[in-house]
Amino acid sequence: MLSAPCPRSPPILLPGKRTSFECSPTMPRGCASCVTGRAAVRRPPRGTPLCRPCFLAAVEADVGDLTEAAALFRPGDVVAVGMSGGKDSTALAAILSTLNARRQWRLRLCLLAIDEGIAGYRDDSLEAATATAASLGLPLTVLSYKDLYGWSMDEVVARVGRVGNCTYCGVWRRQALERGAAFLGADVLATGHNADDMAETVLMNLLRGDIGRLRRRSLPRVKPFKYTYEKEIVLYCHYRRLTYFATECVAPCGPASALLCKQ
Ligand SMILES: Nc1ncnc2c1ncn2[C@@H]1O[C@H](COP(=O)(O)OP(=O)(O)OP(=O)(O)O)[C@@H](O)[C@H]1O
Repeated sequence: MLSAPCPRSPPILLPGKRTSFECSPTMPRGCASCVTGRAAVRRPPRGTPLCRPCFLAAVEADVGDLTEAAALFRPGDVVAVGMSGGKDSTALAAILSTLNARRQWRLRLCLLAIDEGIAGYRDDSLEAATATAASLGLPLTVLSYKDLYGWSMDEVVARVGRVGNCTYCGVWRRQALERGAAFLGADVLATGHNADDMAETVLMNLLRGDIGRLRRRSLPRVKPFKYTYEKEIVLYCHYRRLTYFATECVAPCGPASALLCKQ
């Protein structure tokens, strides 16, 4: 079942605004896939014109093909999907749920949300995560920093100030996701990192000279969106009318260390 956009989330796509992937309404073109539909999107990398249903199907097919080619999952795997309530993890949960049924992957999908304890940010995004879990019929488990570490991020910021707080948050979130996935008996942890996130991470690790960082994982982690552009994910959520939370973190400490929480 599809859900309406979250009324509390400012939409990334404002009414009347188009992303650079969308076709201008003044230049109507036929869909290159079904031919009968009117193109809504110029899909990268070649700018293929696609109508909305064909765009949704193309994104799903690409993620499905990548997942199968890279053997990201085995039949029967318990897959914990890191669910922040943002566009990437919301789209990931929806696409994995769709593909699991369509391609008979026989996965047991469960959603795992980490509540960092950032008032006005994570509490609202958890509402969107709860709505997505209900609409997809998937179980959602929420673990908080307060329960795991005895501190919420708001308390950390009150004690140490904003400078450096993203470093605590990023390290704790990675560990909390692993602990939560182990608690759920998961075989794999799937996150919604997209192609833009991957490029940022590789650059950061190169600049820090920390090439081994990506390999240090105890639980297998997969990123089915690693070749999917952020803008495509935004459009996917928009056209499928998924509920997601679009506000940036309210407690950032600067661009360089804010990137630490993205990995
Ligand atoms: N609090 C959280 N609980 C569970 N998973 C999380 C959480 N924060 C991030 N993740 C996972 O890590 C991925 C990348 O997180 P990042 O902070 O880069 O957010 P993002 O790129 O805006 O993704 P999203 O749109 O899903 O929030 C998310 O897609 C999600 O799978």
